Amino acid sequence: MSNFSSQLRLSSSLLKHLKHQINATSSTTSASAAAMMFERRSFTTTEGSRPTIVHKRSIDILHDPWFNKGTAFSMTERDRLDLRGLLPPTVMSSQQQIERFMVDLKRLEVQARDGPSDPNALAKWRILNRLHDRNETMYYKVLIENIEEYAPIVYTPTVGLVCQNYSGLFRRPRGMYFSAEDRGEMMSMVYNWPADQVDMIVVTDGSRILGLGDLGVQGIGITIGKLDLYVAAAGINPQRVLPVMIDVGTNNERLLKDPLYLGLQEHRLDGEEYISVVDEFMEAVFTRWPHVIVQFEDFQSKWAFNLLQRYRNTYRMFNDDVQGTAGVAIAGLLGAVRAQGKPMIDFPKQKIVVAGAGSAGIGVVNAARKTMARMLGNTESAFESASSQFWVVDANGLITEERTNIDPQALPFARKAKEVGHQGLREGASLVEVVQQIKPDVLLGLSAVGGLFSKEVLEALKGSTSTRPAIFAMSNPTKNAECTPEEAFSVLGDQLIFASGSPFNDVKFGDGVIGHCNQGNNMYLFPGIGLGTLLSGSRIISDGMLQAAAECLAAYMKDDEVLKGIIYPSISRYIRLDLTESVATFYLVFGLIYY
Ligand SMILES: NC(=O)C1=CN([C@@H]2O[C@H](COP(=O)(O)OP(=O)(O)OC[C@H]3O[C@@H](n4cnc5c(N)ncnc54)[C@H](O)[C@@H]3O)[C@@H](O)[C@H]2O)C=CC1
Ligand SMILES: CC(=O)C(=O)O
Ligand SMILES: [Mg+2]
Repeated sequence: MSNFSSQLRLSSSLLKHLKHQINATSSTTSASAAAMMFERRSFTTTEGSRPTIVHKRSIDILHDPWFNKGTAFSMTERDRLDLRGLLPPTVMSSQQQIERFMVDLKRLEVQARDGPSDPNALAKWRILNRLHDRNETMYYKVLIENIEEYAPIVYTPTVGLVCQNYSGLFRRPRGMYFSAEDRGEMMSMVYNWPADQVDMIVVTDGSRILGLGDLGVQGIGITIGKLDLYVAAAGINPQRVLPVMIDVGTNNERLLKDPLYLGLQEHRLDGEEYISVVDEFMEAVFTRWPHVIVQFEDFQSKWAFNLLQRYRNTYRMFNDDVQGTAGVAIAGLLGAVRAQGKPMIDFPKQKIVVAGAGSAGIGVVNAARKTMARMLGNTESAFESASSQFWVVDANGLITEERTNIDPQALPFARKAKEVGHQGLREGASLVEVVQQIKPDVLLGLSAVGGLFSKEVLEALKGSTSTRPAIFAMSNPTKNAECTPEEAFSVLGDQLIFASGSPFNDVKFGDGVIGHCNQGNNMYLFPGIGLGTLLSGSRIISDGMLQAAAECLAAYMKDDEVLKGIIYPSISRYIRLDLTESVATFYLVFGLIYY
């Protein structure tokens, strides 16, 4: 790139920035600037025919069925009409658009059958999505009033299916797309978004969507679903939320070959190139909206940890999978202690086997170990003692210090070979061996492997030394759950404590005895974390704040509920603002003390 052209790009960014400043600071100037924009005519061509005169700009064009060409707007048109970033990066011909539409239409019945428990899940999503596009107020009212029925549609599990099929389902764009091809342009593009105020951004790079792997640009669906819950549970103004997709390519070979894929059809950027794209995005959004909160969602583990460390002391951001999941898991783990009739302070005595050492699993072990250490007095020996309560198993079995090429994030949780030798275990021991030998109080899955807690593993857990063993099958969506509640309760009986990441029905034993299926999902924390940060005005989001939010969620459950095995609030209580408000308030107080 020559100096001259990068200077040109820089000055175009600066001009946009200045234009915005002028609009924001002077209403008279703003009115005349708007008038100038209105007078300046642009032309958009409809293939082969005469030019069309468009007075509108930006998102107004996309919402106007007369002018909207969707993904068929060329890059020149996108630049001229302030559309850059408002559409997925791939430019399609109108014929390709029709093909995409027809493939989707024909696939409807097959896709609907993929729905985990509700055969009409995808059809419901389409109807809700159309309402979302037409009338946001009504959409959120419908969602809030029917949250039990529709949270599983706009969120896990159906949102997973939606992301898998997003290129077909895509109709009207929602949110912003920053692609590797927008390098140098992001500071300018960010002003294409129509809202002057944005409180919450949820951003993904699509590299690990739920437990479904790399879905590339189609991952935008999860950011929309998460923000729906911000509006429903935390009352965030829907005009002030922004779903974002950073498209740096995909390593999903199926998508790379799919002619109808909407994202960049090239392998993912990596290393410094990747970081520079995310850096540019962060700089751009915090320049336009200095008080925005950015939630990182479903980034593959290496980038989840790396970007969290890179930004957490500079920007108002957090990683939901690492930090939100950890808080929800701690609340559930404390609930499981209480369900045994013990005080929470007994938590450091729990033996916990964790299957999965990715962003979520390591996030949980890290935070749970800190919680235990704090309860034990926060000394070095307290930390040592807390460390000895966890056994982490990944795709290669039990992680010990003997592991070659150990992932740096997992290293602090690797067990000493000699120590596990005394326990009858070794490097790479299988999950079933670990459960048999350790007889844990808790078996927690964040592996994305459906059915990992096989009959053999569940049988092994019968040897648990706990009066009420607990299973957290937290992987999403439904088919990735490590086991179902039926499988777990049928082997372990009604005293089992059970939680899953996606919703399942309770299990009925007869005689009115119920095996409760709790939903252990970070959705119980992230809206409160966002709201608390917004209200406190905190500059960053600290571990202490997240810890306070987790403890608040744990304390929210009453003793009689916990003794019945109900360790998380039901989804119907979710939207009663008292939950999110109490998480946020606790957090707010903590935030104010902290700063
Ligand atoms: N319930 C909730 O709130 C949340 C659930 N999740 C779910 O957790 C899952 C994992 O997410 P990440 O940690 O980000 O993924 P990841 O891909 O970074 O990590 C997966 C981990 O599982 C391990 N694994 C794979 N096969 C295994 C096996 N056979 N036995 C034991 N471990 C195995 C891998 O080695 C890796 O360490 C996903 O399904 C995601 O949906 C993630 C965040 C929140
Ligand atoms: C719930 C969530 O954040 C996940 O499964 O990735
Ligand atoms: Mg996630």
